[in-house]
Amino acid sequence: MERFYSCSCYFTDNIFLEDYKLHIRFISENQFRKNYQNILRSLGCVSEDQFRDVTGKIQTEVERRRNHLVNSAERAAVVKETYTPLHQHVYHLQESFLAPEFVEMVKYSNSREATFEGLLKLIQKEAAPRVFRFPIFRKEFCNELIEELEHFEQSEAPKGRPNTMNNYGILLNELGFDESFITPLREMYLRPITALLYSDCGGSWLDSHKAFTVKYDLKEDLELSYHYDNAEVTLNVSLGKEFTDGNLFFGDMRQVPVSETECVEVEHHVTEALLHRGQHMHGALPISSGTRWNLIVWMRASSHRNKLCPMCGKTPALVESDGFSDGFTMPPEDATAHNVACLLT
Ligand SMILES: O=C(O)CCC(=O)C(=O)O
Ligand SMILES: [Fe+2]
Repeated sequence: MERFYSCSCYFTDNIFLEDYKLHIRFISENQFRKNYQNILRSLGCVSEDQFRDVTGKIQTEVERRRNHLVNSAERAAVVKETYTPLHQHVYHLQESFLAPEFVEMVKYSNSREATFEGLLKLIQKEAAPRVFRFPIFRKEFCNELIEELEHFEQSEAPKGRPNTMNNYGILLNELGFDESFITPLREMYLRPITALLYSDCGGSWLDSHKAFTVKYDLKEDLELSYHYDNAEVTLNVSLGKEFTDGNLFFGDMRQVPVSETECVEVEHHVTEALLHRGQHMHGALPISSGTRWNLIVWMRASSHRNKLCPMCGKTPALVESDGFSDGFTMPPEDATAHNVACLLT
């Protein structure tokens, strides 16, 4: 497998402060005070104790990120050794899991005469500008996948959470879904489609991903704050179960100031996929009953992101990591040892 890297901004940028629904950058306490003290005050963080609480939480998150590589590998090893799946077959992608409409779209996209307009005719809905909705899985498969995820949730096995914003999701590579499910789904089925829909943002060259589930329940997380993804193209599948409300909302690309943004609400139906650009800002409204499980695949194109890190907006400063990391690769002419910082030190 190609070697993938992360950008060093992973340790400093896009740290989410849940209590204030704010993404921040932390380089040093001085910089942090200078950039955020006023904003935090206006959000209710007024006392020195509250401020200490915030910096404490930031330290914990930075520590979690520093240890993620080692901890994630350890968790994956324990899962492999100790966890017995309920539905072994859902780990291996089969065409019978897929909605016939989706298979048709893929077939068309792979044909010689495929065009963007032609594919649009097959897609049920452009739900918001360049946000596409279409059936992807059959209902029976969605049910079995949720049963498998719940079985895993209830097991003793260690669980890695996807990011600071989701407290109840599952990192699917640790559970063993990458090789024979998510990678073939991306390469054989999604890439032909994204090549037509998103050729301007890396859609033809998706070569890695980060896949996870998110879960919302009245006793757990209810909603997801407005954000952009660490992805060129994101796949979001509604798996179930039963729930009310919890629509997604989409604003503008992240370069557009929030004050100039108007959001549109997008419904998401069980068994259907939404495809959108990772930099297209979005969030999820609170559910008001039930449980909502979604499969999220952040798909990355190294050739695209190598030029500009989508999280910090700068030339990526590569740090060594493991697996797909954050999907950057090193141009051959730069491949000298001293160009890469080691994530473990
Ligand atoms: O809850 C959802 O459907 C959205 C999840 C999402 O945007 C994300 O995890 O990046
Ligand atoms: Fe997202």
